[in-house]
Amino acid sequence: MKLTFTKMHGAGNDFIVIDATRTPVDLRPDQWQRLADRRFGIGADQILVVQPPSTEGCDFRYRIFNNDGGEVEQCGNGARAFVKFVTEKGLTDKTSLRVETMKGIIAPRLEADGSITVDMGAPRLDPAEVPFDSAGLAGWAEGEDTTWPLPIKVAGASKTVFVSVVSMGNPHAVQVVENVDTAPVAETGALIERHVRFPARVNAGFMQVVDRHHIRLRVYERGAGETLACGTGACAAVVAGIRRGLLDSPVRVSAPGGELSIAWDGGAQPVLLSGPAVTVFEGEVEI
Ligand SMILES: N[C@@H](CCC[C@H](N)C(=O)O)C(=O)O
Repeated sequence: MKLTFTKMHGAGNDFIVIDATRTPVDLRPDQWQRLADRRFGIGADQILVVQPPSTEGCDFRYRIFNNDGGEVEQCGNGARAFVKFVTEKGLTDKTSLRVETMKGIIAPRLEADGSITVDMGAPRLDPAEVPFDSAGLAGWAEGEDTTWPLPIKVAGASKTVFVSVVSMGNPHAVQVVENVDTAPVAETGALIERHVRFPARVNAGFMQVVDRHHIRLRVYERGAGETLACGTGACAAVVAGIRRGLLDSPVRVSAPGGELSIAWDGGAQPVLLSGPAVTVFEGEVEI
């Protein structure tokens, strides 16, 4: 079977985008993985599938598959690529959309200057909702910031990292580091991703606070490894930083692949994510 696709990116977080609004596209995990493979396939951090909605009041449904072939709940950079895709392909002429994802509805908006802002919904901070298994650790209370100890073993030596846990629909563990350039992202990211306290695995964020409105961020993504930017990771880092009293909204997030901007007024307010979305090329692949 031949599949038509568009290759896109948002701050270097790269995607294969597939239009399944007319013909359903439902592949096996090993087929998604092969498409996303950088040597045997097209190559991408995530694959985004655009479908008709199944909920009244929504314009589209949006499915997300990681580079390892697993389906996931949310993708912030992908949401902006999604809007650019449906607009460029003439699938809608609306500038404000409601899009169904595996974990709730997001509301992206195409601004007059061509930039895209996505209402990613409110962050969830209850460990059980992330999910994070906090059994045996100090209690959690709404409104209190908690950083959780995670014991890990690096090169035979035990150490403990302290993380804030945040769900943006998908799970994040964010730690503050002095310098993202020297942070052990590859070594400890992989260990945090599969730490026993995260039953659904986790995206591991490493945040350096530059000033109260600016952070530098690297993210070791669940199912994809370190990416050049992670939209939901940026949302989670800013939420964690504001709750820890280190940041004030809005916050500029410098990722290795580009700049994102995050605004959050706290509590049950939605997190707003803006940043670039770029179409790279189109193609056809045999699957
Ligand atoms: N790159 C994404 C996040 C994609 C999903 C993530 N790897 C997960 O498994 O939750 C973003 O921009 O948010």
